[in-house]
Amino acid sequence: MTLDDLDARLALRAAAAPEDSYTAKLLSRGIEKCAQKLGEEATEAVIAAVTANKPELVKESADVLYHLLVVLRAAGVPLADVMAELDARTAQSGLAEKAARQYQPGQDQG
Ligand SMILES: N=c1c2ncn([C@@H]3O[C@H](COP(=O)(O)OP(=O)(O)OP(=O)(O)O)[C@@H](O)[C@H]3O)c2ncn1[C@@H]1O[C@H](COP(=O)(O)O)[C@@H](O)[C@H]1O
Repeated sequence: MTLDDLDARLALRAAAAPEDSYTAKLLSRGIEKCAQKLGEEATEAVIAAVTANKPELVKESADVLYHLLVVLRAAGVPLADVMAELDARTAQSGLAEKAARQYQPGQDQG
């Protein structure tokens, strides 16, 4: 299973009736609800990580990825755009990118 596979599955399920699909139900409740669920699952993943609960971290990470795809769909942002952004970042290390960002005038540092 890749993220593309899951995203394609969600595209199909989004068209189902909300009574038949959790994805369709979530999308029908709007982006705020989708984003709230993503936040909840992210927090649960953080808790699993800091408590060194590996089995739980696997499950919560799956929830985070699923709910992130739902949020992207609710926002009308293609997964391909996110992958292209990640792709562009491979040109330099994260540390080099951060350093370049810090020295741009007028931008927040951090
Ligand atoms: N990967 C997932 C996936 N991960 C998590 N979840 C659901 O996310 C929900 C999160 O749990 P919660 O207890 O917070 O849900 P809840 O109690 O209903 O939350 P509220 O909406 O009431 O706040 C659960 O109902 C999980 O089933 C998922 N639901 C679907 N998928 C994938 O999406 C596909 C399509 O699913 P449907 O849209 O349901 O057909 C499935 O075949 C899976 O591949």
